Amino acid sequence: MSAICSAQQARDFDQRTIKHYHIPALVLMEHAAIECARFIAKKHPNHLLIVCGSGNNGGDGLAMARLLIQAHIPVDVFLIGTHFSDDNQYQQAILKQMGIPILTDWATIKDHSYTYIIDCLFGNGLSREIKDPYYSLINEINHHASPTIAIDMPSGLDATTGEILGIAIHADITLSLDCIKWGQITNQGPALCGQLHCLEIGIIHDTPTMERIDETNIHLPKRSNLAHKGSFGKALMIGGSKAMHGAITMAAKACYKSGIGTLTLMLPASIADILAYKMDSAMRLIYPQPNFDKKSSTYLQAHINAFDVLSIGNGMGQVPSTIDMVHTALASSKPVLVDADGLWALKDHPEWLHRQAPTIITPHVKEFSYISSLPVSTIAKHPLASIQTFVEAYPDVTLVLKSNVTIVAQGQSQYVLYAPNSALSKGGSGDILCGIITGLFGQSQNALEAAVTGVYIHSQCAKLDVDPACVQPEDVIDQLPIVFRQLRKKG
Ligand SMILES: NC(=O)C1=CN([C@@H]2O[C@H](COP(=O)(O)OP(=O)(O)OC[C@H]3O[C@@H](n4cnc5c(N)ncnc54)[C@H](O)[C@@H]3O)[C@@H](O)[C@H]2O)[C@@H](O)CC1
Ligand SMILES: [K+]
Repeated sequence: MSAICSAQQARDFDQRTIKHYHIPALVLMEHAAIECARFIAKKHPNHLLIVCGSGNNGGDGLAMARLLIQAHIPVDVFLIGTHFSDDNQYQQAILKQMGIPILTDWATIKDHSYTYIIDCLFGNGLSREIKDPYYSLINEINHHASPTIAIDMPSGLDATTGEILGIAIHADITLSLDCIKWGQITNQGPALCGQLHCLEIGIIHDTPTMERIDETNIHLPKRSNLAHKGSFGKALMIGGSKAMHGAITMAAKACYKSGIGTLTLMLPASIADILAYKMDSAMRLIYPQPNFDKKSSTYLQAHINAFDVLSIGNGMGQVPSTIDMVHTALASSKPVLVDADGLWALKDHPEWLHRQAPTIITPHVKEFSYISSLPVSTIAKHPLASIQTFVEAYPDVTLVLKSNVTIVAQGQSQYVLYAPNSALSKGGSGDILCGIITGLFGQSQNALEAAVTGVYIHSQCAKLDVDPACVQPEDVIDQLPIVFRQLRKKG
């Protein structure tokens, strides 16, 4: 499990490890250098160039050079800068004592071919726009034929925002120290980091941070063989319209395949037969009009108490009846998941989310802007700050903010799924996710667990050994039994 931190959070953990737990900074630097050197040595390099700056990122590079040279790997060490940090000077002194040359004239090395150039110019301490001579150096490294491994951050990439501060290293591999930095997985980060690896270097994490979602923090609801269908929840999924029957179908199939006990679909009459044809396993609560209309919320109210968990929104359309029905669902005492057009319905009424029963919302960025009143550009550029504003206003709501980086947040319990996959960049993916989470939610009644586990299962189901362009939503649903079995075996 990896923590995901802003630049400041990562610095705070470093400083607390040093000052409160009394682990000296040089010990952490040595630990970082050992881990990086081990990773690089496994690639059997013939000749390395380590480019070091004036701070502790440069210090890591100098220490790593020493370890690699001791392992008989040829290394050229290049150093640039003024105002060297204490630990950087310490590492320079060791190299001098060992007789290892430190090069300062780029012209003497720029035409050499290296197995890798190791970028230790700037890490988490980058604080301003890159100017010359660093600008020209980064430009030269980017145009050099040798591939690049960035230590902690590709130099020039802001560790919190993922924005390029003037110019940045285009790394083939990034070895992130201690934690994943937000800037590595947002905005320009993924394009500049290349393959991203996180190396443990002994920094102590004693306060909660965002956690990366992986197999260690998901929970499949338990399934006793002695249980009956009532033990696994009675779900009502409300959705569909004449123009959109596919969305509720995909959500329903995913829900059923995720273990729900019984599933009922509240549908307008115009699509009820289509759903019956497509799905034997779901019961139907048929609203006796071709489409939902102003009386459908009364109809929902009359039946709502028969169910343990509700989902609402898939394929309903952005029409007044959707607003009324979302209001009825959220005014009830039932756990509710709001998705798709149901989120649009909250545009003018986010206050409906203040309720006693558990609530999950699954917006993408545009839908989140409806609810949070933040512009899409602000959410995309500052997801952390946007989420923080939301969780402070709605601490009991479980938010699943869907994107190539999906965030699950309930108050200060915050998780990140970083598994970008264009196979999921398709209509229907969100409906499937809604179905999986509703299925899990109905079984466990635990909104946060259901959301974290659901987004992980969804991403695992999309890891198919086919071209991502050709993946159909049905292919993802078909993977559910396989992924559940794998996770259950491991769990
Ligand atoms: N004790 C710690 O905090 C540890 C830090 N480690 C390493 O130290 C790094 C952070 O070290 P630092 O805080 O010294 O920061 P950096 O080494 O990232 O860079 C900071 C230095 O660059 C200068 N600088 C910042 N932006 C600049 C710009 N645009 N143009 C020119 N100069 C600029 C700063 O004034 C400072 O001198 C981490 O990324 C990691 O690699 C590791 O050694 C593990 C332990
Ligand atoms: K770097």
